[in-house]
Amino acid sequence: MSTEFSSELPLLQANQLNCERDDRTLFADLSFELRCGELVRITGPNGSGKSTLIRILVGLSAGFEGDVLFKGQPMHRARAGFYDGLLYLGHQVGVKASLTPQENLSSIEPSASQHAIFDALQKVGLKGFEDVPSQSLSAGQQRRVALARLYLQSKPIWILDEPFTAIDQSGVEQLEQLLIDHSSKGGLVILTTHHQLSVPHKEITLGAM
Ligand SMILES: Nc1ncnc2c1ncn2[C@@H]1O[C@H](COP(=O)(O)OP(=O)(O)OP(=O)(O)O)[C@@H](O)[C@H]1O
Repeated sequence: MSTEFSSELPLLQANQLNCERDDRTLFADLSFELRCGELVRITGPNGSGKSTLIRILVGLSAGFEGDVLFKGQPMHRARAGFYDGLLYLGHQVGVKASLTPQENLSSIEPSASQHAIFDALQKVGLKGFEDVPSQSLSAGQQRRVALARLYLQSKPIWILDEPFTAIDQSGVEQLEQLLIDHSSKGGLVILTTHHQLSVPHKEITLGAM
């Protein structure tokens, strides 16, 4: 893990975020500080704004008031450094149906070796499915293709929107362990999930307003 991310400064800060969609307040005056080594679950009922908050943090949504800071700098000045350290997995699996798992990962992670890709696919339980068109994989297997990226990159900040969707019990346990390992090595993990984590973590709770 990069020593650049080991200071006591918060890695990510949200200051007084206000967000409305369709004249409905999703969250107001929402502030938090997230540091290296934390595992953070954003929780709340359906429609409370979890994915919206994630999209704001990763810079995919501009529809909000307030500030997001990276290492104490306003995001608009720090975005390049933030993206350099970010692995973001969105709500959709982002797997191209016509490509095989191996081809999908090669296109998303062009610097990864074929050996590393096969190794990552094996780790997520897709040994033997490397060359199968992804459209013929199950929903859980497609999610696993996306999750294989966690084994391919050494980015310190993981932001994951519903990573447990369609994953079976053994996959859930493996992913929880991976998240714990990453944060214990100094990484910051932020995720949304309706799954109750069985490992120690911090929570940001959104509610119906
Ligand atoms: N671009 C948009 N335009 C209008 N409304 C939006 C937009 N994006 C989200 N919303 C609304 O904002 C609310 C919050 O959506 P969001 O996807 O953030 O919720 P969530 O907490 O992630 O929900 P879930 O648990 O169901 O995944 C929803 O009512 C949704 O319809």
